Amino acid sequence: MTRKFFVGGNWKLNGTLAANKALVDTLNSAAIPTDKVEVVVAPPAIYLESVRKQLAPAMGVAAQNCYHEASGAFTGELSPAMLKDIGVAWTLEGHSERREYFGESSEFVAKKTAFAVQHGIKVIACIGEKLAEREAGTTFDVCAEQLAPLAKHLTKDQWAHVVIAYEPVWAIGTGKVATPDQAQDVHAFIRKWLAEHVSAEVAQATRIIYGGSVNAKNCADLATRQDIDGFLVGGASLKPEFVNICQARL
Ligand SMILES: O=C(CO)COP(=O)(O)O
Repeated sequence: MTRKFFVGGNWKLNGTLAANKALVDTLNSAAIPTDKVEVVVAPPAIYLESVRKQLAPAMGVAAQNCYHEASGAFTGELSPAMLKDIGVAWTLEGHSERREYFGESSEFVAKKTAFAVQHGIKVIACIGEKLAEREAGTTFDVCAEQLAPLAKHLTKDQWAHVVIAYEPVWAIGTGKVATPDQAQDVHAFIRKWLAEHVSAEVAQATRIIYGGSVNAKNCADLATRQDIDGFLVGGASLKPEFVNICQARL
């Protein structure tokens, strides 16, 4: 079974109506074979609807965060039903910036992931170690700790709607991309972890994508590795070179 290559663009807290339109026009007019690569962009919440309306239907749109309640007194939050209402099929959960600046725990991330999937929204669930953790040799332990609540909250079938993004925190926005060997090692570990804690089928089918300083120059090498099924791109997703990254494995 082959896993469809997946490239996500996380726009973070960036964009204007005009800049978004220029970026979407670039994507719409680019030669991106969406039968071979799944492309999903994640604009800030306020722009989700306009980007969804402008982007070619073959490409997806993701929220950057989505809560684990359907409605009610939860100021500042979005629900899966609201995303569905405007035609948005995806959300990110557990990005390291949300873990770091907004105190999100792995348990909370897993609850939100399961709730989104239960309500028909697919999830890019993000994990990854900090520099000190890598230097202490605990990368695999940290990833396993972040994965464990996901395995607890998701049924085996629900994993079909989840993409795992491995994003080492030391590589995010630093220009210090993981080497293909470093990324492949962790991706292989994640796949083995899924085989041992979920099922062999889920391990085989789940896309594990890499994020952290991916750009048009370094993406091709990373894309050759067997357990790297795509990318989650920050800075470069705001530039025309995002198109080249989408074409990394054609
Ligand atoms: O955090 C990221 C994507 O979610 C990666 O960001 P950069 O590509 O800017 O390093």
